[in-house]
Amino acid sequence: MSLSREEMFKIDRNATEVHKIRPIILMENAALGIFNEINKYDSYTVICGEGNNGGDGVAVARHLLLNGREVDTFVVGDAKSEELRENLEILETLTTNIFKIKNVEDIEKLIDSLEVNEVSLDCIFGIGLSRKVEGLFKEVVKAINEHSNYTISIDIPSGIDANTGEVLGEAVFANETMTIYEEKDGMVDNVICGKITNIYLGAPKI
Ligand SMILES: NC(=O)C1=CN([C@@H]2O[C@H](COP(=O)(O)OP(=O)(O)OC[C@H]3O[C@@H](n4cnc5c(N)ncnc54)[C@H](O)[C@@H]3O)[C@@H](O)[C@H]2O)[C@@H](O)CC1
Ligand SMILES: [K+]
Repeated sequence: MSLSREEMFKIDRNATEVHKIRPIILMENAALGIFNEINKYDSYTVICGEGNNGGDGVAVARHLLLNGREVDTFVVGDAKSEELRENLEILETLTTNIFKIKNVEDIEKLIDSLEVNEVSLDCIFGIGLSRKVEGLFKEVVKAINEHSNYTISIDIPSGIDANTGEVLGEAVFANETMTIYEEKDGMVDNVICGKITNIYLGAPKI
């Protein structure tokens, strides 16, 4: 059983509009589900994009920090999602280890973190990916592939089309993928996802 991008967006909309479950609650459910699956390590590099996939990552970073883990959080681009901004505001009260990647020079710091930490969480793009990965995002994806010790993608490896599994320019090669609610169509038999685990979202089935 797998879902298309459109079916997943429908499930999110049904949960938020029909059942009045606010997106931040769905994000927190996902984050806790992911935390419970991946908390067996000591040090993490969390790489976040501009949308709700990034929001998931920042919320997971909070739970890891509150449970005594070493966490470096990187944010690429500018936070567009309300839920990402809210989670960043909270995380900023807990740590100064939050770094913005605004240009290629900032990637040096990311590489140092990737090399020294046990695990990298890829939270750059989820099912919101809508075009080819280029520019700074492409450089960040390449840095993860070249320097990460062990890569866990959140929802879907960044750079993969959720419906077709096609690599849009550049994509993260994941050791594992923590997919939210249900595996997406483009992930079925797609070796780039590594081992797939379904994460509870707390959204009613439709
Ligand atoms: N309530 C919800 O909607 C929930 C969403 N969830 C997470 O939210 C993700 C979807 O979030 P979003 O729709 O915000 O988008 P994403 O976080 O997947 O993508 C981030 C942003 O990147 C931009 N983008 C797309 N392709 C790009 C490219 N090639 N280069 C540069 N920027 C690009 C898009 O405008 C998007 O806003 C899911 O994959 C999942 O991880 C989960 O938190 C569960 C709840
Ligand atoms: K991702």
